[in-house]
Amino acid sequence: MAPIPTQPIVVSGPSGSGKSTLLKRLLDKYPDRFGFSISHTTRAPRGSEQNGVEYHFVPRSDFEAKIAQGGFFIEHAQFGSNLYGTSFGAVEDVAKEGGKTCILDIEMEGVKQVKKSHLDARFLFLQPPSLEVLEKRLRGRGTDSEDAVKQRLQQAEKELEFAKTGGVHDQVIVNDDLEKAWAEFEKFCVPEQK
Ligand SMILES: Nc1ncnc2c1ncn2[C@@H]1O[C@H](COP(=O)(O)OP(=O)(O)OP(=O)(O)O)[C@@H](O)[C@H]1O
Repeated sequence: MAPIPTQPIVVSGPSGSGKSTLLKRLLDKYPDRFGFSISHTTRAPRGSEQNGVEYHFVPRSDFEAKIAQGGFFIEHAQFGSNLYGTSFGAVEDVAKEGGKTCILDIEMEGVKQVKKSHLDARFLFLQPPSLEVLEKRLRGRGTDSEDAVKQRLQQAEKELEFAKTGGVHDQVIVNDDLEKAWAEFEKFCVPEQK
């Protein structure tokens, strides 16, 4: 049997486009084949979180030194008052230790940074059928405040515009009918799947 390709897969798309829904299905069906990298963060561990399990917890000075050094992070961003980043090493660990394909579930700015890096990844964009449908789904999910929904919709417009740039994504999947989107998603992630 041919070896499983372990080229990382970058999944992006506006909030509410269905990334979590499809990724959960993928991980449930192929638990030994895909994995997520462990990110670095400057935020403090919560509850039972352990260093090297949920995150690599590092002091801000270390994080900033790694950015300055260059070649350590594939992408990094600030959320609230904390820094978060994906390192090359963390992605390699998924392939090395688990023999798995690493999935990066990241937002637009992260995608731009990965594109500039030397990571040889495949890029998949999940697109909602329309902004109106996206709004309904975000409200239907019931996890976001009115302000958060508005912010997400504004950000979605930017993401959709960026996704139109030629050559950014290897595939764009419109998540209209979930079963149809899943079939396309599975085919992209598991190319030998008939
Ligand atoms: N094809 C679909 N048809 C109808 N509803 C859908 C479809 N795909 C996803 N949904 C629903 O839309 C909502 C948003 O999906 P989901 O939470 O997976 O988005 P997301 O891209 O992971 O968002 P975030 O980036 O905020 O985590 C969920 O309530 C989900 O059940």
